[in-house]
Amino acid sequence: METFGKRLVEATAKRGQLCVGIDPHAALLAKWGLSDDVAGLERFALTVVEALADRVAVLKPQSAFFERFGSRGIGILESTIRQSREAGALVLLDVKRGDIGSTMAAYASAYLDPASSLRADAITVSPYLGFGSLQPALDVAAANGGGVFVLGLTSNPEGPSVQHAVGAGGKTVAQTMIDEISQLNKGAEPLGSFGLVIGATIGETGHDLSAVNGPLLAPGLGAQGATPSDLRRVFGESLRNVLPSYSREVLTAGPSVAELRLAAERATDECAAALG
Ligand SMILES: O=c1ccn([C@@H]2O[C@H](COP(=O)(O)O)[C@@H](O)[C@H]2O)c(=O)[nH]1
Repeated sequence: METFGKRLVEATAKRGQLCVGIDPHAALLAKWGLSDDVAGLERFALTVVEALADRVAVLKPQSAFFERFGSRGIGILESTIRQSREAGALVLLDVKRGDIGSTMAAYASAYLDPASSLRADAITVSPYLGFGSLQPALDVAAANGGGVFVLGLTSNPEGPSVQHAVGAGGKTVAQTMIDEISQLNKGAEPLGSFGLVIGATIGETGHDLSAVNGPLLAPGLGAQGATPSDLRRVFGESLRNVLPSYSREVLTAGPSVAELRLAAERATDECAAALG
């Protein structure tokens, strides 16, 4: 079985280093001329899949916007994941789960077990209950060629109040997460399967990403104000492992499939130039 890290390297080599988020905001549904209901959600999500799943390396459905519509929204999330994967995109489900280990095991079954209808290639998780509480997700991912992205330095302005806090060992909370992930990915080739979320908005924080050897998801581009030229400042020598992520900036181009494709191409090209 191929690891997630290897599949990601292959996908980005073929399709370019880009992740597009599927975030069906109420405002975007309105802009696309869709109703703010399950039918609108379905049309929105499946249009993005039709436009991008056969050409973008990673699609990142934001679970919250599907959960908003209850069980029928979850049903559409299932079809979005399935159809994206069938068209060749890797699916990173942005679900930011985190709980005590025994509950984390249930989240891991829901999102990373091949038997689940919500199975994605990778998920985002929150390490706020301690890095060790994430172990069940790391185990299920490793056993099934999946990936896990741990929140490290998030793109929102509130993040530093927790993530820059210094723990007993003199390291920031974020650096502790970075070091844990580095340890897990040690020696993995061509790339480890465990990643970090590091916002493109954060500027120079002095955190050391050099040993991560795993994917660095960079949200915050476009709507949150970061631009591809910020990537070098934030990621320095680790640029090659960065997966730039856009949601609203690309999605605003819809509902035209052709315009969505153009927006994603533009984003891929601009990021490629910045990533060197
Ligand atoms: O630090 C983080 C972690 C996750 N996100 C998510 O990414 C998208 C960003 O959407 P944009 O429209 O490109 O701003 C969204 O789903 C967030 O929940 C993040 O922004 N920052």
